[in-house]
Amino acid sequence: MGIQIRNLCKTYNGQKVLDHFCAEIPEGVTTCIMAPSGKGKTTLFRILLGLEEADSGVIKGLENRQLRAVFQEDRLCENLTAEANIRLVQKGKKGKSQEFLQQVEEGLLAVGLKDCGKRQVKELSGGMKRRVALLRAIYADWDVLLLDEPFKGLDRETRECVLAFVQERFREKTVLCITHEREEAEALGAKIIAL
Ligand SMILES: Nc1ncnc2c1ncn2[C@@H]1O[C@H](COP(=O)(O)OP(=O)(O)OP(=O)(O)O)[C@@H](O)[C@H]1O
Repeated sequence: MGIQIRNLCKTYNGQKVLDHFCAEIPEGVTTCIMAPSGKGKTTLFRILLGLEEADSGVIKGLENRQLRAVFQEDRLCENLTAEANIRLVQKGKKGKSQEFLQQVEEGLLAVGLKDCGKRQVKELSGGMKRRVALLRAIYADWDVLLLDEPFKGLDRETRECVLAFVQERFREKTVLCITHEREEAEALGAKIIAL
């Protein structure tokens, strides 16, 4: 069924940020939204998450769906370890299970964060935090994953590792990713929507 966005409008202080924006986000596919800076990508993202209200327009297909998001700012708990941040979003006992911890360790290794699981987030670099935020979202339960520039601040080699890792996890899932880089969209095999 996917997500249908129809005639979305948003104006800030007389500035039209979204002007009758329409899009189809297919189910089970990665879609990348691309546009230059300041064109309203984050505004759209916030509206989809229900954090901002559109002036008009309709969004269908998000009713009763579990959404997860990675924001431009990482929103991690700085005093907790990377591993604890990732476990935090798990309900019940799952986060403490040996199987889950093993998965997290494998994920950290795959994105170039070997031996970082036990380090406090405040000790990590911006690019390292980005990857922890991404892993936290990926390992949570979700129907739709929204990512706002998830690969920002990563060098080419690291970005390639992360892209390869997430591509596996995004297979047949509904992911909406905001990016400036066509290369990233192509690496994800994504449908591209220009804003
Ligand atoms: N809460 C707000 N109040 C007033 N103006 C806002 C607000 N949020 C966003 N804007 C304006 O809306 C426009 C679009 O901002 P938005 O952050 O959605 O762009 P973006 O495409 O995500 O940019 P970037 O790629 O740089 O992150 C900008 O001109 C911004 O100043």
